[in-house]
Amino acid sequence: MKLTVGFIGAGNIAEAMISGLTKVDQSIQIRVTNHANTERLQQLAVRYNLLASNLNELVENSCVLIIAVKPKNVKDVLEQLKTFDLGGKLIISVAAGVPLKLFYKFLPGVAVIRAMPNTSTTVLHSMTGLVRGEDVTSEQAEMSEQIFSAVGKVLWIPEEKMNALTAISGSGPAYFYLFIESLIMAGVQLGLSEKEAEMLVLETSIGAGKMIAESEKSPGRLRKEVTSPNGTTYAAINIFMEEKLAETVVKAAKACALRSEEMEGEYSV
Ligand SMILES: NC(=O)C1=CN([C@@H]2O[C@H](COP(=O)(O)OP(=O)(O)OC[C@H]3O[C@@H](n4cnc5c(N)ncnc54)[C@H](OP(=O)(O)O)[C@@H]3O)[C@@H](O)[C@H]2O)C=CC1
Ligand SMILES: O=C(O)[C@@H]1CCC=N1
Repeated sequence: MKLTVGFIGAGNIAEAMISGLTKVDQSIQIRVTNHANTERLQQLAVRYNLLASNLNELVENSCVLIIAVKPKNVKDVLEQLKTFDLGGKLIISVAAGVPLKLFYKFLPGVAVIRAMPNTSTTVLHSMTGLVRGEDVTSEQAEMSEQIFSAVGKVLWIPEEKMNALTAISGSGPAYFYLFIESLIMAGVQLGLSEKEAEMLVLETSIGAGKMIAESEKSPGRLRKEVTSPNGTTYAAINIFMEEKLAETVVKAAKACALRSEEMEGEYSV
């Protein structure tokens, strides 16, 4: 049976998922709708050869509905979905900080999965956390795994771990990008051109990522192999230690998890 997926919301994460999915599985039929920006819908439709839809047409023709709107807009979408017969359909929400209980409140008995992918779905390297709602069948759970494992790796977790997962892998790509931006800035301050600094930093990040992925060694061991005693790397690492980089990273991730928890409070009713 052909997998039919409808994206409600056509922003960053919807496009990241669509661009990944259309790279690997041409057989999935994807529809997309948004709130008001028809130009954006047409752009996506042309770019990925999709069907730009209205909500009615999308719901009727999709077995999986992916809610990809900002958390504050989820209730509006659920209000609208209340008017449809959703029997047999699977809802997947990627909205950060929106708990399953909000879905049950608006759509009692609905099959819903809470997902937290990241934008690396685009390059098929997302790390996606999935929380299975009460009324999800095994077939629907497999279907969601099929969708997200096509664009990266999947980890099933209980809902209590969703805030932690969001703080690590959902928001995580932005932390790495910030580090990369900072290293490019450092290169320029050291006398490299912007273009040179960018090339050096980007290739170094790709290389380090591949080492992490492909070598058997831990990140700590790989770091030690670069760091000669009293050498150049050592001078830099000492500054990171003195400036408490590890503590800063932990503090930032905790702030992210806390915000996700606060949002769960805001969006649970
Ligand atoms: N960006 C990321 O890295 C990640 C985001 N998420 C989650 O994904 C969700 C979307 O984030 P992101 O893609 O960045 O946000 P964007 O602002 O880029 O996109 C939001 C989309 O929602 C649409 N929208 C708003 N209200 C409605 C509505 N009532 N009906 C239909 N569509 C509507 C907007 O349409 P219009 O433009 O017409 O207003 C827009 O297309 C958030 O809940 C976020 O927490 C999860 C993981 C990662
Ligand atoms: O910043 C946010 O709220 C969303 C959720 C995870 C990544 N971006």
